[in-house]
Amino acid sequence: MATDFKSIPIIDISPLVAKSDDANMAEDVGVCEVVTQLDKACREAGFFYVKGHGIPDSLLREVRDVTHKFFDLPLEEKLKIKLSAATGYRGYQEVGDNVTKGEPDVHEAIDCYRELKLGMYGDMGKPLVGPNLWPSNPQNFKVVMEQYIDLCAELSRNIMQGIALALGGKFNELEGHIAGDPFWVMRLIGYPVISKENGHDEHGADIGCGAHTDYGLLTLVNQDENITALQVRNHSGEWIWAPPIPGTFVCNIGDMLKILSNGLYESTLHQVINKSPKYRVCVAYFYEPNYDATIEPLDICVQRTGGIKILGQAVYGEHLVGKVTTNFRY
Ligand SMILES: N=C(N)NCCCC[C@H](N)C(=O)O
Ligand SMILES: O=C(O)CCC(=O)C(=O)O
Ligand SMILES: [Fe+2]
Repeated sequence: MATDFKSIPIIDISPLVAKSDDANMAEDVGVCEVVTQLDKACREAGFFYVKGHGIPDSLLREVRDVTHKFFDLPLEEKLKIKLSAATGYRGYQEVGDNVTKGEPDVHEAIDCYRELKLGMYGDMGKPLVGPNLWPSNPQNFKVVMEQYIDLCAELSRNIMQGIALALGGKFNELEGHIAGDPFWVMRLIGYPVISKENGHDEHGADIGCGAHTDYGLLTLVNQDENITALQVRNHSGEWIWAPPIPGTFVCNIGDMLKILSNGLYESTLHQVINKSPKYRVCVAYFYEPNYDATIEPLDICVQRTGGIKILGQAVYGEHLVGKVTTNFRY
């Protein structure tokens, strides 16, 4: 349950990274401190920054740099990898194509998903079948992103080990049939400067991405420096800024972790408003359950919430498809 937090905590996870996959990690004093901080942050805000994560800042920058270079290209070039239902919802979407709560968002993006071949997961898999559409310009785009995706997967799995301990489980409680074969989503997002020229003024839409919760387990947000645009809603409905802190990720928990925790952890509402005079880029990596996982409250969490299942179950792939197929103007 979210509280009236006024800022988002910063957690140095280096002790957890040092003990990644170690079955005895729960006995390490440093890991225990990280777990306590993760638990507090997930209960109070559903959001936290991580530092000491081991992914070099130079790579975080390079990922944002190539993303800027792509969005700087002429529209006709970007439309060569246009997203549609026929591309499995993979590829490029123009400003205004993505819709949140009925309002077009003032962002453009490339959406990528883990590979999904025809026949995998039956009908539930079909909408997302297709290869990712990588731009040929900038030329190193795919190589940089694939390296980044691998590192984000490893880091996310490690943070989930800390969260599993925080929920009172074993370090690998959330692997296996929950996320032993994790699906992932990555969105490369560009937020133009709000101006009369792009059709938006003080009377029009100015929301880069409308209020939403994320769909899966854990999100890693790599945002541009020097622009504060992400806002997180606290319990009393105030919007709390999440300014960029160089070298960190902003992490937040998604709908599936809310269910697993039986509501102990919240998937917190957030939105993006780029009021700065600069174009803003954000690269969001979403670590999600197995595509076909049936997600329900963990027994260890039900015990801690009075023995009653507060939240019902969901099949992750169905939840994702329900969102993706209604997120676009077309
Ligand atoms: N995969 C994730 N979480 N994407 C977040 C996009 C949020 C905006 C979307 N139109 C929506 O309404 O959900
Ligand atoms: O741009 C950001 O900082 C966050 C984007 C976001 O919330 C999302 O894509 O789900
Ligand atoms: Fe989000």
